[in-house]
Amino acid sequence: MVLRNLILLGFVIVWLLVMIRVLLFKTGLIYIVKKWWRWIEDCFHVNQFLKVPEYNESMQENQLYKKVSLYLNSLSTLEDSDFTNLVTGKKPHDIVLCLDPNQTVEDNFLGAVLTWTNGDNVEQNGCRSFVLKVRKADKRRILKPYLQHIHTVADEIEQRKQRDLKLYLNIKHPDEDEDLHHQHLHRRGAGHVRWRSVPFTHPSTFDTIAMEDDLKNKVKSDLESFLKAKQYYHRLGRVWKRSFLLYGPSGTGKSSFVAAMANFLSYDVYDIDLSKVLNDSDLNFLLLQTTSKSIIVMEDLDRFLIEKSTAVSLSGVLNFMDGILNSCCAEERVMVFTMNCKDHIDPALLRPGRIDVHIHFPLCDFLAFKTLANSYLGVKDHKLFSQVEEIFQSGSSLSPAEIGELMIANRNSPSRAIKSVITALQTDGDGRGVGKIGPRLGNSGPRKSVEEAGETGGAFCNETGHTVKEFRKLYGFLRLKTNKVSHSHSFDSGSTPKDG
Ligand SMILES: Nc1ncnc2c1ncn2[C@@H]1O[C@H](COP(=O)(O)OP(=O)(O)OP(=O)(O)O)[C@@H](O)[C@H]1O
Ligand SMILES: [Mg+2]
Repeated sequence: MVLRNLILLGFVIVWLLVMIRVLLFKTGLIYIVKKWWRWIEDCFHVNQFLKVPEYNESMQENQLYKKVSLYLNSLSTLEDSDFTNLVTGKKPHDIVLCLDPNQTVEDNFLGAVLTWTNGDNVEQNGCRSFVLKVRKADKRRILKPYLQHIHTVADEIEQRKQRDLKLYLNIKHPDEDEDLHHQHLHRRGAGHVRWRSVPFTHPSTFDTIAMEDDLKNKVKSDLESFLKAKQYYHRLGRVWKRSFLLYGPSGTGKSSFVAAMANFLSYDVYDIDLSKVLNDSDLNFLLLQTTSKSIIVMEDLDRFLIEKSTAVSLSGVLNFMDGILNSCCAEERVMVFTMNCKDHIDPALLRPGRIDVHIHFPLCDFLAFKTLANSYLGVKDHKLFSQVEEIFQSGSSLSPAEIGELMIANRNSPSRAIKSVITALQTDGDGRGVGKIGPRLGNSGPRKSVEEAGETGGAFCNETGHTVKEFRKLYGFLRLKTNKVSHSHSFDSGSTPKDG
């Protein structure tokens, strides 16, 4: 009898346990129980907290933060956390999970439970951070291998995915008042983040830019050899960076070329708007906040310096280009300066080291026109081409932007498009071509006249030939010279370093 009762009781207990289990899992109450259990466990353990801030004390990006972010967003436990952001991935149908501020995610490593919290950036002066909670009892055993594990996994993810490029724009300092600004700069811990980023999706590539093939290939191989030259630069005691000057009339493709360079190198772009820089030290501060593998662009530098429409002085720009601060910043960087004309610019600014490569962007010639006709209209040859060539030979020219616009407007009829280009060349383009100087088309902006095509490829050498010679002797330069004088792109390479 007692035995029967015991068996019955056993059945009832098992049935109850099964029911409780079903109830817990069906309703999700199991998560609450787990949470309580963890809380009780925590009460009997001493934890240590480790913070990974986005920026270090000098407001430079903390690479570990990036890696932790990549690692955490790849964790499968993210799916089980209470609150997660869903965002579209690279492909339109991809949906990716990513941590929200104040959200916590758990990770298991070598039998230890580790908890990560995504710190709230509002509470921390705009600086984001991750906080790792680890039991003191586990710390000695697992912390080192765990951090190593994060490095490895993040590197793998980075290699796997093609880098999502970013365009960074400098924003005005929140305190317009300079004194206040200085105080802030000195209180570095509470530093302000001065760059805002947006995804960089500019479609421009070297293939879409109408430019002499020879020149294009030289720029490409220059950039490729730069990428491989880390040891070479270090052996010379030089910072691993390369500077380009893109100069030429408006609408000749300078900005598009910067975008093409970024896409070619897979580098982020930092676009410095000089009108939003408070002073020289503010410019340095911006430079400090840039990361490696990036292109730093200063557009229309000639206009800012001539008009003095920026609070940054010439010496501020010179220091920015090759100052000591560059060596403290991230490496593997390309600096690009664009100008309409370099005639009135202090030669000190253009000397090798500050500017390594000068590239001239001329108005359209017949060859460039044919490239544009091919890409905009899909036309390789046309009966009107001979007429177009004649007009170009007579000295008329327009910018690729102007010709491109006419072609886009008439893209349904190549003949009409080419005729409209001919008409525009005969009227607007008169006298703007080879060897002549004339006013810019349109009257926007203060730039009165621009250097025109027809100038030989050695403009850079004429001005600073002596310095270049010395410079070449020192570092064994290989001069990349444009052979065809008729196309006046001037590509004068300061150096083409070979990696040792
Ligand atoms: N060489 C070129 N090849 C193909 N497209 C070009 C070229 N130059 C200009 N374009 C087209 O013209 C437009 C304007 O070009 P972009 O902004 O690059 O000129 P820019 O030289 O930077 O002018 P600005 O000096 O006024 O800033 C772009 O849409 C670009 O596609
Ligand atoms: Mg531009």
